[in-house]
Amino acid sequence: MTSLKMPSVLVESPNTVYDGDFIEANYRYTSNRVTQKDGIFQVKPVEENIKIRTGRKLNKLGVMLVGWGGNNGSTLTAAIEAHKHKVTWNTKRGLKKPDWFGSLTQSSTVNIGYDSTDGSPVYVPFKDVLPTVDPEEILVDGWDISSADLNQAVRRAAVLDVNLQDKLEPFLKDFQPRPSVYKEKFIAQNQRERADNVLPGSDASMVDRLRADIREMKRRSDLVVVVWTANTESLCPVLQGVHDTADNLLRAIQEGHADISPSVLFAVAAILEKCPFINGSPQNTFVPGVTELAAREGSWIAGDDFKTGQTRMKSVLVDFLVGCGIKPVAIASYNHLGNNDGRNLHSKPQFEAKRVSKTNVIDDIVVSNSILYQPGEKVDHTVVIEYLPYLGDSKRAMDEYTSEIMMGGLNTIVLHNVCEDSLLAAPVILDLVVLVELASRIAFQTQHSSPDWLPFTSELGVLSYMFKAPVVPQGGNIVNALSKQRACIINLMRACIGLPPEHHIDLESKVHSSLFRKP
Ligand SMILES: NC(=O)c1ccc[n+]([C@@H]2O[C@H](COP(=O)([O-])OP(=O)(O)OC[C@H]3O[C@@H](n4cnc5c(N)ncnc54)[C@H](O)[C@@H]3O)[C@@H](O)[C@H]2O)c1
Ligand SMILES: O=P([O-])([O-])O[C@H]1[C@@H](O)[C@H](O)[C@@H](O)[C@H](O)[C@@H]1O
Repeated sequence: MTSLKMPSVLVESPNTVYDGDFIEANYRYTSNRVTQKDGIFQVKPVEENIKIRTGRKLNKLGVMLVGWGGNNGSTLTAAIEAHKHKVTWNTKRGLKKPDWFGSLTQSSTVNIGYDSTDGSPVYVPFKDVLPTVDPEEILVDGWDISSADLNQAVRRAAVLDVNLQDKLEPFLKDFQPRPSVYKEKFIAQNQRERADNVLPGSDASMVDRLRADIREMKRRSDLVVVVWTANTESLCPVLQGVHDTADNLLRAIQEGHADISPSVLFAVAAILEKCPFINGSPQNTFVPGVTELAAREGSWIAGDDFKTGQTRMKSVLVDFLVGCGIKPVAIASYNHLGNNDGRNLHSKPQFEAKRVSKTNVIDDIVVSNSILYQPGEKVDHTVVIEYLPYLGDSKRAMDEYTSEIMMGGLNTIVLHNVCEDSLLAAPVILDLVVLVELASRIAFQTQHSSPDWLPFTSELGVLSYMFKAPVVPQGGNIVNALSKQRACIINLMRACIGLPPEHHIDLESKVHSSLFRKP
């Protein structure tokens, strides 16, 4: 653990105590219980006084990337090293220095109130609301079925400016991905030529090897987070007696059952080592046996499929339209790109996993408005991804949103987005590991749980913002709208320091009263 830092945001309230190793907040959690009777919604506000405790000492964070040598893995590693070594590089647009644009934790701000002298809103960096890990302090390691070192991987990815690649070479060339699990059945055949760094042996022996790798990393860090950023796998069949319970899954691994995917083996290894496991791809790694194992071992899991570009925009735009009372009826989303991810997704079974996670992202938004949509009504929605090698990592996303507006009118919005896929994904991966580390230091005490402190559930639904298909505990509500997902994280962080949720009412600017008058 690192030493204590003075908080950048210090709340002066009897409900917020900075006590040695912890920030402890007394918090009034409010909600409403609704019953429908005879066409009337009866709403009963409920509240509970809870305590929230946040550890102030940061963990030395180790991140192990599965697919380290891929475009995402190598770009993230390069960005961390560029920050660590304060690398600058020349481009046709002038001298550049490292930044984390696109990262919620590093490049966004949070309103914490109004200035006591002139009443203007005060924003602080997101990362300063609570103590969070500095990306420069993160240790990166990982596995890849390709033996390329990280210098070669960055050059192969061709995402970063070549001058930056040259400057980073001394810092990257000694990063060597560990051999990994390769099963042809799960990723596209077109990946075969890349697989020159694979583990031999049975599933059980490979899990032992992965656990040994993780333990080695644990010796260098306090908390190891394992992130799947390897190729999208095909969806695995969920078989009774194999994937359905934790015990059956562990037995199936011992017996070498053919339908256990590499990502499941990694998830099991991480869970057994009590390390958080993040699934950045769309396949169903979190079969019931994995989620049960995580709950049993008290390990955290989060997923599925990083929400970075076209889908992130969709979870804003559809929420915006439906929130305005406009009815999206047909959405066509095309994508073409030429990176190795696109090459893998060119294969049907892998694309199918991606199609599902990219399509379901509007479901909860549609269901939320019974004026616009009848029960069970769907939006016509198509998702297409094409592989165009020449374009490399430069992703092109084209979307057409057709909506019904007043009195039989139609409103069509067309979007065209061009950007490097991995420069959108790398900051999202950074946010995930920073927030998982923060989540590991937060615990709750309710009147019912006292004196025990309860951690988050093993499915970290609080990280939904970063995923196309958020995994939540069974029976939990899935939220896809980006604004709600962001509000959830920010209001939770505010709660940790004893501040109420951000309500944006700002009565001071709306009511003429001495009570609300600006100071
Ligand atoms: N870039 C984005 O915006 C984005 C968004 C959402 C999800 N994703 C997902 O993230 C993943 C990675 O994307 P990428 O662009 O880095 O892809 P990539 O193909 O460049 O990298 C994947 C890496 O994983 C390696 N790999 C494959 N199977 C492996 C295994 N079993 N063990 C270890 N390594 C293995 C490959 O050799 C490759 O180096 C993909 O599944 C993609 O769908 C990407
Ligand atoms: O976040 P998003 O842009 O919807 O989704 C993108 C990623 O999921 C992906 O791996 C990629 O290769 C795509 O083509 C797609 O566009």
